[in-house]
Amino acid sequence: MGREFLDLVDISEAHRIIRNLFKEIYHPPPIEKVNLENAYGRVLAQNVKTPIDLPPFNRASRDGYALKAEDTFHASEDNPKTLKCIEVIEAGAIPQKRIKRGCCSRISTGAPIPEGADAIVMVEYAEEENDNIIIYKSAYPGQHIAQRGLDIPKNEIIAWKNSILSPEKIGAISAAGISKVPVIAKPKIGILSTGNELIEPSNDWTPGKIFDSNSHSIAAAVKKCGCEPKILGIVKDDYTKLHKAIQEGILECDILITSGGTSAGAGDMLREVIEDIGKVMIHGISIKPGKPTLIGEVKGKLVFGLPGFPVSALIIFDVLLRPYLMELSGKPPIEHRRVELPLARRLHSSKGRIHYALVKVKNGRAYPILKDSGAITSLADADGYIKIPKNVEILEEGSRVKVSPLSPI
Ligand SMILES: Nc1nc2c(c(=O)[nH]1)N[C@H]1C(S)=C(S)[C@@H](COP(=O)(O)OP(=O)(O)OC[C@H]3O[C@@H](n4cnc5c(N)ncnc54)[C@H](O)[C@@H]3O)O[C@H]1N2
Ligand code: MOO
Repeated sequence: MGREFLDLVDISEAHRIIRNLFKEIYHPPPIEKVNLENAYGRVLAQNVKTPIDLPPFNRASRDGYALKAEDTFHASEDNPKTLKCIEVIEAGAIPQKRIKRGCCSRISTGAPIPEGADAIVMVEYAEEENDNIIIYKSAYPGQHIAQRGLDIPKNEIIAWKNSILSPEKIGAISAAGISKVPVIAKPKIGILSTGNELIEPSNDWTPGKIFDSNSHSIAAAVKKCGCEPKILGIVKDDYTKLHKAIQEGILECDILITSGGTSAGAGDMLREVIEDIGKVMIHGISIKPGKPTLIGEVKGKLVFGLPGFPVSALIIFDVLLRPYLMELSGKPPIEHRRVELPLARRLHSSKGRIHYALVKVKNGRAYPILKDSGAITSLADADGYIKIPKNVEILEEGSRVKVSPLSPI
């Protein structure tokens, strides 16, 4: 006789157990340092302060002439002022000469302002005549000079803990001379597919076999959560092989996700293996799909046994794993993106279980997708799913439903 799921827990209890397990096992999240070229999209684990003033010195923000503003007062096309050019200062150079009354230095954008100068007149408003510079426009003190620390002074925070490293933040951090940043380490998620019928996707189909789609769909979903997937391959429905694969997988990963073998079939032995090497916390949840989902602990790490049906596996991932994986990797939650729409067709549900039904959104209405959990194309077609409470058997056409986007980007 196959095993029956005697201890179905409801979804809120499952969430409570999972939330507590994540808190116990994976808190606080480990931190690692990454080079700036690998920092994009990562979550900052600590505030980053600038060790220097930005800009680090008073610098020219225009190509022109560094001078004393008072030497240009009342200058105009009709009343030009003539100054003596004493130096040419390129970006990256150190000015050698001090600006005195009646003098100026030619300066490039980004070059340090020489001592004694308090303004820049742009080249457009001046003319060179041998060593003399004719100035046609009056300048005010501070004109076209970016003062040291004006952008941000030394020791101020330039990027905040828990923020996602965007191109702009990476720009500010590198401007401060910082080459490595502390980020939340990406949780490593092992992925195992179980089943004698499974083969790797390729051009060679063998009768009776199925291409393993769960490994790849789950790996992509894991990436979207900011975690690092590690596909561990296909394991046969064989106690010894599954035992070995789980033992090895759990060693090199923070969390292990399996698919298949959760149900009551002859080859379904996930529960037996987990019971022997760890502890089964949940086996059976009153939801559809995903009733035979198994959650266990092995060597202080979590094992999620998703049902084999591709639709069930991904929906359960989205409902039960995604929120916690995102929290673990520091990604901001995305629950609020649900949209309320009218249902385009009447929909029957299964009484006694919360039902997650796939829908396609067209012309502002939610169309139920009426394929079974084995039909992977129903997922590829779906825009999201709706959650039907366990005491509801029929949802009439036109009822307002909340569509959760499936694994949104
Ligand atoms: N007698 C019963 N049979 C079943 C029950 C039940 O309560 N009593 N529950 C059904 C439900 S609901 C589900 S969900 C499935 C879950 O079963 P398993 O987790 O044991 O999954 P498998 O039997 O191994 O596979 C189910 C189905 O999915 C295909 N599959 C599996 N892995 C992959 C993969 N990596 N890529 C693509 N497709 C995969 C597999 O070939 C099967 O067709 O059990 C029901 N049965
Ligand atoms: O629980 Mo199964 O996942 O209904 O298809």
